Amino acid sequence: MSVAAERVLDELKRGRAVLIGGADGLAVLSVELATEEALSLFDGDGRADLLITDKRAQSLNLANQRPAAGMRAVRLARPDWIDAAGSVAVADPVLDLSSPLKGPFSTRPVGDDSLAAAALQAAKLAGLLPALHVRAARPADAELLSVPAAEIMSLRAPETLREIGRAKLPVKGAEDGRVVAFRSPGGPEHLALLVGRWDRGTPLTRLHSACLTGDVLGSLKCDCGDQLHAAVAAMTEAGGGILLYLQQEGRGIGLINKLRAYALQDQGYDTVDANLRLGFEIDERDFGIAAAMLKMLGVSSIRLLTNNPGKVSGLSALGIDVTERVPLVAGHGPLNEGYLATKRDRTGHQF
Ligand SMILES: Nc1nc2c(ncn2[C@@H]2O[C@H](COP(=O)(O)OP(=O)(O)OP(=O)(O)O)[C@@H](O)[C@H]2O)c(=O)[nH]1
Ligand SMILES: [Zn+2]
Repeated sequence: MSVAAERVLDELKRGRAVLIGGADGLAVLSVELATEEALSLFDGDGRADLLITDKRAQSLNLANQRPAAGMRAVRLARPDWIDAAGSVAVADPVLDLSSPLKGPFSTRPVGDDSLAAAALQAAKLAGLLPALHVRAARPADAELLSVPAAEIMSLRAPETLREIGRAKLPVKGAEDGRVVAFRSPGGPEHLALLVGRWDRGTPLTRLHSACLTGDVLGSLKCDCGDQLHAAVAAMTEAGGGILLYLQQEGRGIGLINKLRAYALQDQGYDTVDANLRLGFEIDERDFGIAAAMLKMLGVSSIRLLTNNPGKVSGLSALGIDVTERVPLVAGHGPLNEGYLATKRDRTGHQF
């Protein structure tokens, strides 16, 4: 467990500068949270750059300045006419229509790729846009909170997951439900809902990624809420099952960034392009957490309720034997037709 890493994420979320990699590392400041004052304090001599992901660089038409193969970070010189607010417009695609004139930009060598990757990962783990003001650490930065890059990369790793407790949890559709709570130090809570006699053979299993808008508010933009209830019903009907409720909101980009993706969808982008324009991968989820939870429950072989072949291959690669993919079709309606068609056509979902 890394207390330093958790503190660094917290500091980033408060709009303060942090060090990745100590005195020889990178000083970084979240672009979306930096005030003009914080930026001029961070970058008195105007030499800090912008660090963004390869995905965001592509949507800024920096295709001629692609990072070297395998590199995910792109470093841009910040021209002096771009202030803190202008930097937000570089980072946040929701502003692409209202402030379209960006660039020309020139890229700079990223330097130590592991530092840059850890810095962007820290922004993602903090639920922020993956865009940072960045410069080399200076002696005066000694007062900033610092963390080794490796500690950011191993934060929330599946091995850090612990079972915290169990309780009965009768739910609609499964009055015999029991819940098992898991947590990584400082990280989000993941739950397993156990339905009926799930411990025989290969239990019917569902990996459900949190969707506050769909699960709680009843959003009609997606199929999540109905899939959640249909999964519990299917488990009861099968005599038992395991539902993992994973805190991986927005396919792992976090709630606020998912709402930014929704704003982009209001502008006409589909769910895939919205993620990419924001600078994220199409799917940022790590099914390692789910595999670890199943192993801790003593389960190594499952029948998986999903339409997403990526979940089947992801779990199989992590040592869970998926003996069958069981389709889960629920919640299709006129308002999510386009969303589901995108899943079918662009992410290989099988409906
Ligand atoms: N980034 C992003 N996430 C979304 C969007 N719509 C829904 N989500 C998230 O997508 C996730 C849905 O995950 P799952 O229910 O596991 O669905 P799936 O991966 O499509 O696969 P299935 O098992 O077939 O349902 C949830 O975390 C939602 O919050 C969107 O437009 N953008
Ligand atoms: Zn949803």
